[in-house]
Amino acid sequence: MKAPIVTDTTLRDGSHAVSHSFTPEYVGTVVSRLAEAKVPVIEVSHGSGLGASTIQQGFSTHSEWLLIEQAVANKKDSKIASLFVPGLGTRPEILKAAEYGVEVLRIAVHCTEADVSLQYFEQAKKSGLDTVGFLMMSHTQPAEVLAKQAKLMESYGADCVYVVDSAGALVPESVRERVARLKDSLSINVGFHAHNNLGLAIGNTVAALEAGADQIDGTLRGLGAGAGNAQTEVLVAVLKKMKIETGINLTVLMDTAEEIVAPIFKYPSVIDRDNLATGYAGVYNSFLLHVREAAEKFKLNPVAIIEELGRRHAVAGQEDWILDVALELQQKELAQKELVK
Ligand SMILES: CC[C@H](O)CC(=O)C(=O)O
Ligand SMILES: [Mn+2]
Repeated sequence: MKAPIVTDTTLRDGSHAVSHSFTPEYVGTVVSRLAEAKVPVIEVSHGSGLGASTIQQGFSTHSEWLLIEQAVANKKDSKIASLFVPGLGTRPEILKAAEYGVEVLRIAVHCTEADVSLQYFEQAKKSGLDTVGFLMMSHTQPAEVLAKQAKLMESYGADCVYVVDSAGALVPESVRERVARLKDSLSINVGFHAHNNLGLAIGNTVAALEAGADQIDGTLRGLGAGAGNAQTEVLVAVLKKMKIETGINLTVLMDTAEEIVAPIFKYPSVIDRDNLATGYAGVYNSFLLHVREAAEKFKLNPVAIIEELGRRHAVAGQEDWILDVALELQQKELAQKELVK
């Protein structure tokens, strides 16, 4: 098996877990350690991508341009990537990212909406960026649908398309099937991005590699939305055990995860009830903090909100549904109490 290209997304997916509060100084430190470890690609931006610091997605405490500036200043031989969600980000952000020294743009859409990404792939290519298509919530569609969507992205200029397990809802067999189908259909790289709701982030990433994935994602200590991601340091250790040499320094990663990333966790890094419910119901991981806030406000069990969002097939960008669902559930509960009286 050949060595995959590893992208560390602690400073992007991890941004969800710290409510988008990374400081420029923190980004500089983490990037310099990841670069010292020779991680090839390091992703930095608001958790929901460039330009996503908004009331709906959560405001960043620091401008992402200051974060990117620090990342680029400390990147050594690594490439800096940023995520971009069409609609949250716009073309000017792509131009600005290229000016600031971002080299890889990862364009994320719901996995049936590749067509909305065309103009952004075109702009990214014009700006000289490497491009990645990110098919979010890939558990919701069968392999053949994903392959068609990926093919569209390839035709728009993607250099790689990822199967993204946004809800941590896939199991190894379903990962293998999806990645293998993309590999058969495309002549560009195929990637896999895991979340750990079912305790399978590492196992699923190994399954993706067995199916031919060329690129994989991780975060230090698993810091990421909801149940978090595949831990970059664990992935590198597992790859070494599998005799796949990535050239990444495991010791530097382990120390950085322990000394610099572990202390900033806001809640314990375990698969708790709400994370498991999210994966089991197939709900987008970055909804979780908003769900918990709504549950507290409306005095509800977060699992009830998560299950209802799952029934309604909510997708990324529909964060405003969380409050609607919470309000409806509260009204139902109150109505039932009235009946019992
Ligand atoms: C739109 C941002 C989102 O967090 C992308 C991602 O990492 C995922 O869907 O898992
Ligand atoms: Mn993610």
